Amino acid sequence: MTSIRLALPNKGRIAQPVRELVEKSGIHLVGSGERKLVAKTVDPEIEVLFARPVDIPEYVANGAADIGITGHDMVMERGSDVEELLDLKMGGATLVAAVPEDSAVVEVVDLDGARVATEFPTITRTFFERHGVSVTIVPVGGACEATPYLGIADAIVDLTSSGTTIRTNRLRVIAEVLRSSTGVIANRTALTEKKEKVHEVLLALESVVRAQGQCYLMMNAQREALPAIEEVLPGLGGPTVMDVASKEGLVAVHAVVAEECVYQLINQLKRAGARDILVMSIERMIP
Ligand SMILES: Nc1ncnc2c1ncn2[C@@H]1O[C@H](COP(=O)(O)OP(=O)(O)OP(=O)(O)O)[C@@H](O)[C@H]1O
Ligand SMILES: O=P(O)(O)OC[C@H]1O[C@H](OP(=O)(O)OP(=O)(O)O)[C@H](O)[C@@H]1O
Ligand SMILES: [Mg+2]
Repeated sequence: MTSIRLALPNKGRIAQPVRELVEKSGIHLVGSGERKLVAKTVDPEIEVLFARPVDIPEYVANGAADIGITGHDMVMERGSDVEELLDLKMGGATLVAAVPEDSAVVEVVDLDGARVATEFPTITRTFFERHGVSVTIVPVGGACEATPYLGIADAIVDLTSSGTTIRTNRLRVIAEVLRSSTGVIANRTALTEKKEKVHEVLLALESVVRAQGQCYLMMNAQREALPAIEEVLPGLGGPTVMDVASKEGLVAVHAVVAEECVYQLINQLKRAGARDILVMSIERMIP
């Protein structure tokens, strides 16, 4: 038996979506109470460890966990020696450098000698060093956008996604520092010594990501309508076509399509002769 430990965010904004993704992947948690730090799963070989997103890279690097899910920004900030295996296409945010709207600063070089507040001191230091700009880092644990107003920093380096916080605090972005999203990381030793199990978990998570934005269309049609229907249905090696038992000349057509196209497709399919159309969501896609 190969036991592996999977580290998941215990709080913060990616905790809930990650939890949902793991559940969808079939790795159901069993008996995990709100404040429990370790949980069992339906697979006796997989144990879950709940940790702060910022601590997960280090737990994975030192083997406390074999696999982890956290932000790319967290991995870069900790500088942990882990393998980044899969982008989960969630928790997308950009780390930016910003200054007060009325500041004279236009570009990064203008910040020479400035005080820069951030929750990401390592990434920020590296960024300004790369630009040959000398700054004083003011480390903060949150609410970074308030620091220029408080007079303790001239600029900030912080995450933005919707842009609301930057706008509300009357700040102006002058540079992009790092793009981040949530991903799966693995311990290097586990990748060789527990290779099969790690890949099993990875495949399960990947299957959920692959299914996102896709749905399954089912419909009936007279066989003569098939060419017109096939013309409407895009890609993926064409639709699956089956005879409908006991209904002479009637066929069932199934196809995987992008969710964003469904509205238009249904109208086109109806015009092409399809009826009894069903649209279903896909939980997982395994190649
Ligand atoms: N505005 C955002 N939009 C999308 N993802 C974000 C945003 N802010 C943070 N994240 C991502 O969420 C992950 C965890 O950060 P978050 O700040 O939610 O957790 P935390 O710092 O543990 O929580 P808190 O800030 O409430 O203490 C990071 O990898 C980060 O990139
Ligand atoms: O572009 P927006 O959608 O407005 O998001 C950006 C905000 O989200 C994060 O804050 P978080 O919620 O983690 O609070 P914190 O500042 O206390 O860490 C980040 O630090 C920004 O403050
Ligand atoms: Mg935060």
